[in-house]
Amino acid sequence: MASVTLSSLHLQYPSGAVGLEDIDLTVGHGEFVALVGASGSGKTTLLRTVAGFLSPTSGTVRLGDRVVAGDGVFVPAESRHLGMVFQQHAVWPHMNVARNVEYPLRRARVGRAERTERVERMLELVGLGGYAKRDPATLSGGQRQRVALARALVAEPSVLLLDEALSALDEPLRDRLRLELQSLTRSLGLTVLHVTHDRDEALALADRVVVLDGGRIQQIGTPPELVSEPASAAVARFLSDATVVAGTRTATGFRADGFPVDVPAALLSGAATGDVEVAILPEDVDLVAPGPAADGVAASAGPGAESAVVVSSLYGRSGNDVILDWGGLTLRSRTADHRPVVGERVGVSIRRALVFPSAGAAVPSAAPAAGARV
Ligand SMILES: Nc1ncnc2c1ncn2[C@@H]1O[C@H](COP(=O)(O)OP(=O)(O)OP(=O)(O)O)[C@@H](O)[C@H]1O
Repeated sequence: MASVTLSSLHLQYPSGAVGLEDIDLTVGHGEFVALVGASGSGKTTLLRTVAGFLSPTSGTVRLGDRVVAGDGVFVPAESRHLGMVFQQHAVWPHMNVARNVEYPLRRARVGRAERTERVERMLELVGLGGYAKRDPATLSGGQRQRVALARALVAEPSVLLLDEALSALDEPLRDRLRLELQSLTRSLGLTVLHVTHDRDEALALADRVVVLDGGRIQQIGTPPELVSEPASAAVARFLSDATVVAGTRTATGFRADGFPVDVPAALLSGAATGDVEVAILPEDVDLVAPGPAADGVAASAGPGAESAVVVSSLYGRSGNDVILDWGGLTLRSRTADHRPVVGERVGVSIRRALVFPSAGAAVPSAAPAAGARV
């Protein structure tokens, strides 16, 4: 079984910097898991620990049933039988395409006839049939990444590690390679760990997404779970550009600290009370005609503050991306119907706000109420 299991994994760099803390994660056989998080959150450290380039300070890494790191064991990278693709510099410029792809087979002392046959098959698979003799310098960026992918897969690894493997490519090539990567890894039954800084790519490709912050796992879930039931305000902000605002929740609703923002109780989702923070997803912010708020609609309080000013307004296929100054609070809205212009005054109507204990308090054990799904 080509599963990857990380148990109580810690990694501290010699400088004292914490790379990973208390990581428990199982990537199932044939599962595609994406790792996302802000810069410095530990994505690369986690991938390199699985690869065998870094040794954990404590905890274990298992591939299938085999411990490859921890418990006094350390299996070096070349003996872990993993495929790896990095962002760039992955293809050796002094070797032609076939020599690049066959390199792992040469190392494994596979005979010439079998090497040739497997390299040809692999090049066909990644859409580079007929490119065997080409100099990598004559290939496009996307073709070079396919060579790197073919080389990662030629030795038939059961686990594929991708570190920003598509990030250096331009759209729409990147989009096409995403689709190809998904069908290829599915058809080969590969277990994949994919590090990306691109949230949309992670949500589009992965069976499950892991959100890291400060070396810790903040949340693991399917893409719809993460989008509709973020475990914290920070996850909602990172994945969905939610506006996060701190304040107090009482029986009647939420009142923000320092901003003239009230949200009635009926529109709040989540159990936390007292000092809380709310996350307002852009999809839950509607723009309406400016004026006093209607009943049951959240609005900023105070004279003259019912409306917000449009700070930026960008067209987007799945809705316009509008940033508002709402009584001093920067609020994001995604709205399909009306695209306001910068400087315009608009009314704000919030359909839902997710409530979490304030940052620093314990992470909620339960997801927001079932009715909170977007
Ligand atoms: N070689 C190193 N020596 C000391 N600290 C390191 C080293 N590599 C990474 N770190 C630290 O470990 C933490 C995690 O870094 P890591 O590179 O894993 O993050 P990342 O999520 O991959 O970031 P990015 O998206 O910028 O690549 C950071 O605080 C980083 O500064």
